[in-house]
Amino acid sequence: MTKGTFLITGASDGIGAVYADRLARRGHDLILVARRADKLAALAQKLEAETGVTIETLSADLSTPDGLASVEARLRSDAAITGLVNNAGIAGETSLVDTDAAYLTGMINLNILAVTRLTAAIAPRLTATGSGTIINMTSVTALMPDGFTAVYPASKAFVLAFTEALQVELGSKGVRVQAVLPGITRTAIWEEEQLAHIPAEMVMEVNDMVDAAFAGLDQGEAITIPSLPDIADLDAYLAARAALRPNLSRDRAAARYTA
Ligand SMILES: NC(=O)C1=CN([C@@H]2O[C@H](COP(=O)(O)OP(=O)(O)OC[C@H]3O[C@@H](n4cnc5c(N)ncnc54)[C@H](OP(=O)(O)O)[C@@H]3O)[C@@H](O)[C@H]2O)C=CC1
Ligand SMILES: CC(=O)[C@H](N)C(=O)O
Repeated sequence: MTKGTFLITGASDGIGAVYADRLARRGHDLILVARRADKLAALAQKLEAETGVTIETLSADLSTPDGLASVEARLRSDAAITGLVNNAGIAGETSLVDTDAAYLTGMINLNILAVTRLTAAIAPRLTATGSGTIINMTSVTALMPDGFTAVYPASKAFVLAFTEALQVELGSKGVRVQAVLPGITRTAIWEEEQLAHIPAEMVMEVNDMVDAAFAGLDQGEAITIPSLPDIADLDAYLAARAALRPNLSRDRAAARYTA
């Protein structure tokens, strides 16, 4: 019996390529999406030979309307696709005042719009069958928006909030949605020179990161932070946030604003 097909965005390199490897070894057929057709084809050929699964490649620039529409159409119509890894993303902005507006637009299109629209494209089919898996690649910067640049962490905070909301909406209909929050991971998103200036104990190897994310998925986690030693720390953070909830919407302003 088929294990279902996963579509992976950003599969030509880095984290997405390792997802392709691990999902193929788990017996899933794959559709690999990225811009560089040659890299996708080489990976597909290698993994097909090593694992025997069927792998298709789709070259698309997900930051453009046409590229996004082509992948959306496939997700809507192909009943064999039961899993989506929303992994493609870019970083690399400088300070807001120095970054080109077109670069920021491209980042928002890829990191936010594509994740939203691809998820919206597959969700109706998955909820109709009451099954399926969506894995959204966010980042630890979603939890520390003051620790990096302005737009990239905000884009990843969007993906985290989006995922948590979907866990309620789609989870109740039988669809798994996992948020993965990597810390600094050795991939081409970083210049070698940048990584050389970061303490080695802060940089995870990409295979280790993805294997931990799969362990989190297998353990049923909704939010996986591969480097976090004690899950109680995440639970405490989520509990502190939940404790605000009863007072976040009331019929009167707080006393400190009405003196
Ligand atoms: N590495 C890290 O430290 C961390 C990474 N992340 C996140 O992990 C995800 C993967 O990053 P990582 O593997 O490190 O980065 P890489 O740069 O190694 O890989 C990025 C992938 O996205 C694809 N991609 C980039 N732009 C587009 C586009 N416009 N359309 C389609 N595909 C595109 C690239 O392929 P191609 O160029 O062929 O299009 C490539 O396959 C990102 O969302 C990133 O934000 C999160 C936290 C930490
Ligand atoms: C990939 C990045 O640039 C970022 N530091 C992150 O950890 O997400």
